[in-house]
Amino acid sequence: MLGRLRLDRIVSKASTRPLQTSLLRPFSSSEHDFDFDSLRKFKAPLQVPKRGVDILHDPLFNKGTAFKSGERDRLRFRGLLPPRRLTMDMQAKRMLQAIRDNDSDIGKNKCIEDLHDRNETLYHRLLVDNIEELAPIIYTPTVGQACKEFGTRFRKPRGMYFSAEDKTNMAAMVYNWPQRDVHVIVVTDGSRILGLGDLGANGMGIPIGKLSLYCAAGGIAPHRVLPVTIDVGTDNEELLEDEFYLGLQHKRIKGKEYFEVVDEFMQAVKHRWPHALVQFEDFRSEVAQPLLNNYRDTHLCFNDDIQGTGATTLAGCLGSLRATGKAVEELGNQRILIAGAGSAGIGVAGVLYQAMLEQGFDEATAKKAFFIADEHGLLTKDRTDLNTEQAFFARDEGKGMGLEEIAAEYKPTILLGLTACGGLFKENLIRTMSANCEKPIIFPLSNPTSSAECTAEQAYEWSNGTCVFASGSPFDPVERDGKTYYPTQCNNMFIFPGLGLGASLCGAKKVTDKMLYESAVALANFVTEEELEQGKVFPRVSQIRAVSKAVACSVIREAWKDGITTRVKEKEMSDLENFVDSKMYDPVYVPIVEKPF
Ligand SMILES: NC(=O)C1=CN([C@@H]2O[C@H](COP(=O)(O)OP(=O)(O)OC[C@H]3O[C@@H](n4cnc5c(N)ncnc54)[C@H](O)[C@@H]3O)[C@@H](O)[C@H]2O)C=CC1
Ligand SMILES: CC(=O)C(=O)O
Ligand SMILES: [Mg+2]
Repeated sequence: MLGRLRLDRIVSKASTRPLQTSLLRPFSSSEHDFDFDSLRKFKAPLQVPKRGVDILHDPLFNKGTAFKSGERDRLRFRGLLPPRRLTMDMQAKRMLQAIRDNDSDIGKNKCIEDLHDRNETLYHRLLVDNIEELAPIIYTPTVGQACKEFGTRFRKPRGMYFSAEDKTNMAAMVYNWPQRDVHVIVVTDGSRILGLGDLGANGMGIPIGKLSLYCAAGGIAPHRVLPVTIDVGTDNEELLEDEFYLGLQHKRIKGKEYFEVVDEFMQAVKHRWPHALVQFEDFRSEVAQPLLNNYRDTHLCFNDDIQGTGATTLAGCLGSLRATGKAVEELGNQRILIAGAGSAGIGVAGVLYQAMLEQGFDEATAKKAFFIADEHGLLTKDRTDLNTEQAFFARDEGKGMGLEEIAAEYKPTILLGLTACGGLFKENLIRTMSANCEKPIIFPLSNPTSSAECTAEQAYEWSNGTCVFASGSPFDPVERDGKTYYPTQCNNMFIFPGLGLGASLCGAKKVTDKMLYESAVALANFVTEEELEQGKVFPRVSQIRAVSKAVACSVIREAWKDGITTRVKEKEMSDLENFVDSKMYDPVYVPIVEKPF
């Protein structure tokens, strides 16, 4: 307590005049894990256990040409940078120009990810200030191509790899990660990367991209995130034959042995970082649900494709009901055709179903709203190839019916695509939907763009401009008969950064279904009447930081109500918006001093 009082007093003096290191008792990176929140609050310098050129080569501390003259002396690298000092604004302007100068999106991705490896503060500043332009570059759709090229592009490691060959070593390996204060881990086994299938160890681009959004949109500081790939081999023959492939060069291990590898990882992580949130990402459906079932009550974790996508799509459906002049409580009266019965399709069905119960529909009515089909047709009770979650939604009749037959027979009002099957929604399907429904809701949600079930233009054209449209990857506005249509993006990026921020800030013991439901409601409430009138059922991506904050507050309130928080007190709860705001990472340069060796 005494130490804190003294520090406040000294620092408040220091903030009014130039930095004098002799007067300051700086925060130490080893004591505080460079707690940027406190640094910002107290305007204290950051003490780093490095000197000279090593600081320039550490992306967490490097400011490049923005280092001030005194700092260059103090940190012993005067002469190692060109003499001119640029402000952060000038650096950002220059980098944005360099990114835009690339002809292709993948070129832009390389340019900005190079910056990620040089200067994380500037990278995240650029993302925060230009998220609408840059999200498609660091995330879907471009991240799909970046993953495909991951092996050939590899220069510098980011994140951790746990392979089947690391068995029995993982509890020790986690200590190789240099940061003590990890809050969020995104882990994949690379087995179903977007709609691109098994990309093995090359799938690492996805945890990296998702965590960039955690920092820029969710306000988690970059030293607190950890991208992970669990490499158990790949069944992708092309990769197995690729001489430069960087993952294990054998087929995937499966069954008991696979689950043992993941379990060792989960226990190791929990041992070193007991409060870290683990986000399962892009695991193939055969293992995604079983893994979630294994850990959802014992670890702070969730599956983004099942639960994050479910909450996002629920928000989109509620927004669409409002956009079509219906009450949100009408959800259970809809007829919902879901193409795709994998983790995303069934995950979405599960969250929508829970929402219907929440709204007061009984189980039988809620279940009847769903028509789920895979490439073998409608899920029906007489099928013997369904898992427990699929069987739950199986219908009594309609065996073998395809999408168009289902549309003609049952007249769905909502069509969701989660198949990874590009172009699956044909003209006839969408025309049938529109013939039977005044304003059909059409969401081709598969990523990247090449996997989308239809384009925005097709959906508006084939529905004669009547549909409410949202897609997993972004589409440009569409001009048709003198009218402009504005497609919005139904992507789990509107949920996971806020969910992670909220869960980690309040120290939630687990992620509950109700937390997801409340996240969806917070997202849905973000869309204004004006936007709905224009057919926009999701907020603009430029608002994602504000959305994430609202989602985080809802998550914390729900966890508090449920009695599963470990880190927040009455005081923080009474002024929650400000508390969350004060904890969100804002990428600005802070003064740096060298920690004495
Ligand atoms: N917009 C978003 O936020 C999200 C989108 N997704 C996308 O959803 C897609 C699916 O993901 P998962 O469910 O994990 O994959 P998955 O491979 O487990 O599931 C795909 C499902 O589609 C079915 N399918 C394949 N061809 C079909 C056809 N011709 N007709 C009907 N069904 C067919 C398969 O049988 C399977 O049930 C991916 O492209 C992914 O990018 C996933 C999560 C979030
Ligand atoms: C967005 C996402 O999580 C996916 O396409 O898998
Ligand atoms: Mg995913």
